[in-house]
Amino acid sequence: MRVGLIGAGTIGTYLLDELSRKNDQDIRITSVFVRNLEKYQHLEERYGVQLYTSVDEFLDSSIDVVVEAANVQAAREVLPDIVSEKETVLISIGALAEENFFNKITEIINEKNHRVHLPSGAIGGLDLIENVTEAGIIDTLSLVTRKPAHTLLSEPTDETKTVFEGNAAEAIEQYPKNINVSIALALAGVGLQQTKVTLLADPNLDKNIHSIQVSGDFGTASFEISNNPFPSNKNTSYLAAVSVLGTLKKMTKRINIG
Ligand SMILES: NC(=O)C1=CN([C@@H]2O[C@H](COP(=O)(O)OP(=O)(O)OC[C@H]3O[C@@H](n4cnc5c(N)ncnc54)[C@H](OP(=O)(O)O)[C@@H]3O)[C@@H](O)[C@H]2O)C=CC1
Ligand SMILES: O=C([O-])CC(=O)C(=O)O
Repeated sequence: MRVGLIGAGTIGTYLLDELSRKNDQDIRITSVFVRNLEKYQHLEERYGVQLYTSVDEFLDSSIDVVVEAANVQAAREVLPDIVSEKETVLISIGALAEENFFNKITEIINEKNHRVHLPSGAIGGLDLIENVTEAGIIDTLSLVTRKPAHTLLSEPTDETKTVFEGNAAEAIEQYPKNINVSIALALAGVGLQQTKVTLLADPNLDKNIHSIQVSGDFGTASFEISNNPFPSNKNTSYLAAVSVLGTLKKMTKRINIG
């Protein structure tokens, strides 16, 4: 499987490192779309990839799958063109928060018979949530996310502050870099308006902790994922990058779990 990567930051570099280190014959990153050629020139030699600044040329570069690892805004800009040509893995899931945009993407992939894969990102348990939603037996779904205060606040604080309380649609609008997980949850579950989100800035924390509560006729479930952030980017959990690799691996397997 030949992969085209959009964005070569924390997650993108993890994928480049992992896939080249393991010399994975099933999955190879061959093309990288960037907005600044000079900044990323070194990737060509280090990983044997070709860089592109034109979306059309990137899509023409004999890749099978595109992995988006840039940000919500970039994803909103390029996604219609990408999904109309390729199978796509999207980690900036917040790009799908806006209903009209979601419908537009759905229309394109239905027409083209393409798929969009949303990795579980910095959380887990989405299989359970999707199953009980499909079965019509989910009642409530909520997420409480705690992050190190300095990743959310510009001023230092001595005490934990609630920086956001509301639904998933409002959360991603206000914190597009921090709460993509809420949109993954909402899309798997009761939708963006009904998914309750609380975001806490904790000065004594060095992890990104996501606590999920779900209830319905099946019973209740709680998940707490205590994530180590990347040393180079405290906003992003290590697990988020691992989940993109996991999604790519699943695409090459014939036995799928969950
Ligand atoms: N679902 C989840 O659980 C999670 C989702 N995420 C999502 O993943 C994204 C990537 O995370 P991470 O790797 O840590 O972020 P980084 O900030 O480390 O890297 C982002 C990369 O995207 C590039 N980029 C930004 N805009 C564009 C553009 N318009 N065109 C091409 N490249 C662009 C940046 O390039 P440049 O150097 O030019 O700025 C940079 O290389 C996050 O922004 C977030 O949306 C992150 C964590 C968890
Ligand atoms: O990495 C994390 O813990 C979550 C995150 O940033 C996001 O959901 O956007």
